[in-house]
Amino acid sequence: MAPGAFDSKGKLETAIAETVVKFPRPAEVDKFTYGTAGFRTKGDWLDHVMYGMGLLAGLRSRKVNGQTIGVMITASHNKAEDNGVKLVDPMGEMLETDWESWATAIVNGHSPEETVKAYGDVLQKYNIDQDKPANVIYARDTRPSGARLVKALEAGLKATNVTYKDFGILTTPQLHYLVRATNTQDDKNPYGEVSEAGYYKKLGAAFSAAMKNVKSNSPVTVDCANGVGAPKLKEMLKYLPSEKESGLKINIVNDRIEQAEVLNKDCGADYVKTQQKVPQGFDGKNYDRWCSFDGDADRIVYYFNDEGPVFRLLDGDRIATLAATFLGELVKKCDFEEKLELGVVQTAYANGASSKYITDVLQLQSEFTETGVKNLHHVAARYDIGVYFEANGHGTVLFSKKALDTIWKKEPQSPAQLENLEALRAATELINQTVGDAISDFLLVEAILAHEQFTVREWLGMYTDKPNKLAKQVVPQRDEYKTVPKTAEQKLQSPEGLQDKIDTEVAKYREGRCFVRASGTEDAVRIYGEALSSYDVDHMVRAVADLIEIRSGRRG
Ligand SMILES: CC(=O)N[C@H]1[C@@H](OP(=O)(O)O)O[C@H](CO)[C@@H](O)[C@@H]1O
Ligand SMILES: [Mg+2]
Repeated sequence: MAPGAFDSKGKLETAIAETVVKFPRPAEVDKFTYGTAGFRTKGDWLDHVMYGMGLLAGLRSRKVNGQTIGVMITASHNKAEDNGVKLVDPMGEMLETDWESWATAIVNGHSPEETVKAYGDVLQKYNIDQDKPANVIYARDTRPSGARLVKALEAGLKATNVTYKDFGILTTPQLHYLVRATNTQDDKNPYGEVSEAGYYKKLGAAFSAAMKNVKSNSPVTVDCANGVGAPKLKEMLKYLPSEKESGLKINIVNDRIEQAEVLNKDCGADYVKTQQKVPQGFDGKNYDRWCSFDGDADRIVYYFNDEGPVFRLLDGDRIATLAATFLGELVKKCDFEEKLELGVVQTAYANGASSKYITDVLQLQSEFTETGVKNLHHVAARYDIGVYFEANGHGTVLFSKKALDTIWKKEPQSPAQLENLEALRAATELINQTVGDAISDFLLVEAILAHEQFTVREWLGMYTDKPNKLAKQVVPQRDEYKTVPKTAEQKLQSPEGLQDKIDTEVAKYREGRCFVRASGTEDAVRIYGEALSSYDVDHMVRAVADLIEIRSGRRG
């Protein structure tokens, strides 16, 4: 693109070149990469990236005809000193995959000229008219570096004439909600009011409707990971039916957001899931129902102590099967003229017993995708009602337009059918349609448990998990480990010959399943295994880890 050709006034290139220098690249980082979770690293190193994301968010908005794009500043379950950023597309979904490489390009310029060039490349590639309006909204979690990083983001937005609004501190799913609400506010069916309060109102009304004919029978405690989920859940409580009305007592622990260093420390959904342990601050008796959010409140897992005490986790697989059971039953009872197709989407890390339960007991479609919620989201969107969850507790339920039309236009044939229809309608409003949302998922689970009159024991008793193990092995070059497409990452195509060796090993174990893939977020490969007994699983996973180690050793 010729110099001075970015906009009609010819001033844009200078504006970018003059402001980007205020946010220099940190010497510590060779290359930033927009991965599954956007950019994520130490908060101190992110000013330059944040400036670049201001540029890209504006470009993206102009590309989609001025619709509002979201920018979320968070590092989720990671340490307090880390931070990160990701862009949110107009309907509240993750940034389109094709744009991830532009994100990487625009933040990796080594000089102002290179940043200007990257900007120009995007303009040219998508034939974007720089003179058209652009709109961006943003929010951040409770991390101390967030306020400073916002300044860098704003500099990028200002330099390129973007209209923007700061929503302050929010959970990640709240920002996704706001993006969708903003872009649908003039539609026949707006997603919700464009304000934080609008989010609580929508969920509060839906939860009240879902609980209209039922009562919860036991209290629940929520570990908020000392993150943004704590103040936001407290705010949410103000919009929920009283304890007397719903029977539900909600206790909140790990809510110390003013103490930055305790964020996600020995608590939160990621800690509980990966350590298979109760969080710091747990004081539950056996069978008390607890759950944990992660640091930006887009994941949730439940758990309790069984007799022993033995720790029992009710993870994303359990939430997916619970939701699919409940929604499947309601759909059947509502007896719609049009058939609604319900499907459950998981990754290969889902426990095999949950997948078997979905197909054999619930008789629903079960599908597997590659790791990463955006992959699950897209496949779930193909169903009328698509339930998706990663085992780690990130997930939601998507309703297609056909499903919503069918559910809302149905004339109930009996009082009982009306009740079921009301519960289903409430679910469509209660469940965040944009992304996994700990607050929304929490209210959904609580409503379902009340409907089914389930205790944690009964919930756990739906099926028995297969003994399993998730291990991690550091390797010299993880990108050598490539999987065969369309196998949900369960077969390696390289390193050559390794998959055959793994197959030979796994065949020795009864009902063995084991796969190896490169992590997308850590410098390691993951090994996941399941078999009939824990003893077998341990052996099998160790044997497969040995195969990798021998290989790595040879590389030497
Ligand atoms: C086995 C596992 O839990 N993998 C996680 C982890 O991805 P890896 O690519 O496996 O590092 O982080 C992702 C982003 O948070 C999350 O989506 C995914 O579920
Ligand atoms: Mg998160």
